[in-house]
Amino acid sequence: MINFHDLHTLKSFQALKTLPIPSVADNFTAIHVEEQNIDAGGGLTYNYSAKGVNEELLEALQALADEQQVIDKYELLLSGEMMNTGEKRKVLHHLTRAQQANDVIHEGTNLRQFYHHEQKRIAEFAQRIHTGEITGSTDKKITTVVQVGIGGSDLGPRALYLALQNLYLNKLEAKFISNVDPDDATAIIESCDLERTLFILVSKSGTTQETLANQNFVLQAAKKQNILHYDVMKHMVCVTSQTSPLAKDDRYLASFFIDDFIGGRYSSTSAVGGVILSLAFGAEVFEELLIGAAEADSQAREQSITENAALLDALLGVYERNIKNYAATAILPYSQALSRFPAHLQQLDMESNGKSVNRDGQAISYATGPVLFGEPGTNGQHSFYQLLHQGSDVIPLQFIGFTHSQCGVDYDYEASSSQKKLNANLIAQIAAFALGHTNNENMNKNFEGGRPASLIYAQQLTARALGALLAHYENKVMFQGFIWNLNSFDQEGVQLGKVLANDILHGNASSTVNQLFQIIQ
Ligand SMILES: O=P(O)(O)OC[C@H]1O[C@H](O)[C@H](O)[C@@H](O)[C@@H]1O
Repeated sequence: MINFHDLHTLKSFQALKTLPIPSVADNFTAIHVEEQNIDAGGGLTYNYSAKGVNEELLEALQALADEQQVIDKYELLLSGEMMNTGEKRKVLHHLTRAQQANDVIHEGTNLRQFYHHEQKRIAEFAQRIHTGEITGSTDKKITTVVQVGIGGSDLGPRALYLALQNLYLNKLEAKFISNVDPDDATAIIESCDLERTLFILVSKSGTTQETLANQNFVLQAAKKQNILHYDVMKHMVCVTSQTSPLAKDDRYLASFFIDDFIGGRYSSTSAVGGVILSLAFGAEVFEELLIGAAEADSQAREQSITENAALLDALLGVYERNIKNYAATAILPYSQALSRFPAHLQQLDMESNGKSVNRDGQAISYATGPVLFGEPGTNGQHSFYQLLHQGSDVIPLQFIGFTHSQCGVDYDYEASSSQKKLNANLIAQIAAFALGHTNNENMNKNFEGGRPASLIYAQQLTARALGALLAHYENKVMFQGFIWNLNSFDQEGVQLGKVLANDILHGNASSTVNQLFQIIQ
């Protein structure tokens, strides 16, 4: 029997509130750092030595995970139970990367096989583009691919492409159009040789205004170029759900499908990320990413919180949010390749857990998802770290780092290489945040310390490690949703603005709203 309870009703949560709060500096100085390592799958390790924890707290967090039946809920989700209560849907993104998992049958269709089948079709299609069997409409080989989509149909795939483009041979260069700002589409289209470009129109719903406007933008801009024998629809493939209006459009060169059980922000391992990544790097690189994600998913099934990185990360996040009242958290990858990863996690986390009602739609009285932001190190250090070190709010920090760079090119300067400097900075920051530095004479130079940080690290940012990193965060967000008793899989909060924008465009807005619109006309 699985129960769904609001956080404040749990005995284990009440017990957690009465515990003395352990010091970050005490944990950091008392332990052997490696004792607080957890295997996170895909060659990743999660280290929590710069978090304020002790044995007593870990026991209390374990009790919370057990009482809230977090792992049982994950198993329920994997089995195909309807966990998206708002939209009455299953939640099946794990199935896109778990070919050994149980079958989930929906209305006679084996969905595991369906996702696998689409993946195979994508691999075949990518191969035919790479070999030149499929060319553009003027018989030229395709060299560039442009994804047109927004939100989950852009952020994850874009972050993953940027993360891997240094390491793997780019079979095709990839670009992205997302914003409805005409300057976005114009700049990308003008940078492409249209005869050698393939567009991927990605919209799960097939109804997103920005994406349909951008598709039209591409069609119009291509027409304007007046290229002899050029047919833009022979340069366009579609990724959508089978029930969307786009699914019925047979003008596309090819169509690949997902379904309503894959949420946009969880869709990077489905056809939404699969088409562009397989075209850019080859299907085998995308497969490596899926393997890494599947490894992290299976680590996340461990009941013990000291063997389950995503679960401990989630619990520490809840502790920092609900007991220590920290309202934000920063994602700090010490890897330029992860430059757009914080932007992807912003959608993943804030769209999933930015909620004020529980999974049954009843108001809740406790804090939920934090504000997320981040930039790659060391750029962030020369920007917003001042506030992180000495600001009036404590912001828990999530560091990500790698032993080796991706390109392998490096030079010594003042007796150390750039990679070594990068990682020395990473570790220096963790220590500075944890330990602080006392200066009683000049209080502007005083660092209080006690600012908690975690570190996820691996040898190198490979496709496998990246897949595990992606899945780690997906699972962390899912676990936090379970602990807060939220539905982390719908996003009604984005609807109101869409409706109002349509009202404005159709002249149906109120007088004040219209006056405001006129200011910018
Ligand atoms: O893929 P689409 O259906 O076009 O949706 C694109 C995006 O738009 C919506 O407004 C949601 O906020 C996102 O969760 C979604 O990823």
